[in-house]
Amino acid sequence: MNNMLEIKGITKTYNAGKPNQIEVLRGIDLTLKRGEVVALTAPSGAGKSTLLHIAGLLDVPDAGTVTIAGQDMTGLGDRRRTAMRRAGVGFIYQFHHLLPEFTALENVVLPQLANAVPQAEAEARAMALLDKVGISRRATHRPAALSGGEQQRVAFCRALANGPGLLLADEPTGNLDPETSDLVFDVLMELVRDEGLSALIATHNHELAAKMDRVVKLDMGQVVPA
Ligand SMILES: Nc1ncnc2c1ncn2[C@@H]1O[C@H](COP(=O)(O)OP(=O)(O)OP(=O)(O)O)[C@@H](O)[C@H]1O
Repeated sequence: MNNMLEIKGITKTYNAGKPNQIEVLRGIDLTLKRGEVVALTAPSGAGKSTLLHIAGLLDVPDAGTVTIAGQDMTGLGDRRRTAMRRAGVGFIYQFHHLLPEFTALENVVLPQLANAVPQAEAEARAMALLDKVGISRRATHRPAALSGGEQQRVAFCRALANGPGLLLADEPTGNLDPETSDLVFDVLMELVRDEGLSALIATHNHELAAKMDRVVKLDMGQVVPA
């Protein structure tokens, strides 16, 4: 089992059967090998976020299969799908979505507690991750006291808190100024390589895409030559 993610024949239509229906994904096949880091590029509206949400078990396709670490995720009930996602998939959004009332450390601890990791162990893992991205000294600060780049680094740690094998990221540095974006992106790549993750990272930035192993291009709901 050499593949971390296998997507086969994925289709998705919003508002199916209605006059304003939108056929977003039209038969997507995509495979990520273990340890492979792949850039996903697409024009706006091509279905990139929809595909990432389906791959990350946040949404279900109309047809096709998603296999993660050799396990077929097709047809799982909501509860089981959530459990599989919590344990096996890390997701990073363009906007950090950190919980504002909790500190940086707590934001990285909480998903582990939801995954039944003991508190002390969760805190140790959270501190180690914050240290790796260079912000352990801000561990007790709330998100509002952190810069955009720092907030996003905390979000990276949160995504990796439960040690997933697969990381999915939807324009993870798209909200930052170009200089900060480059710096924070390098931190992310280091983290991904360090943790030995497979990652599918959506970006509009061709320089960032070039830092990854391979580029997959999506257009009009299909994979097209990059
Ligand atoms: N819940 C929904 N209901 C109806 N249409 C939707 C829904 N979610 C997305 N769409 C539509 O599906 C298409 C693809 O959306 P998606 O967010 O996957 O694109 P994207 O490639 O990520 O775009 P962007 O780069 O602009 O974020 C768009 O036309 C969008 O308007």
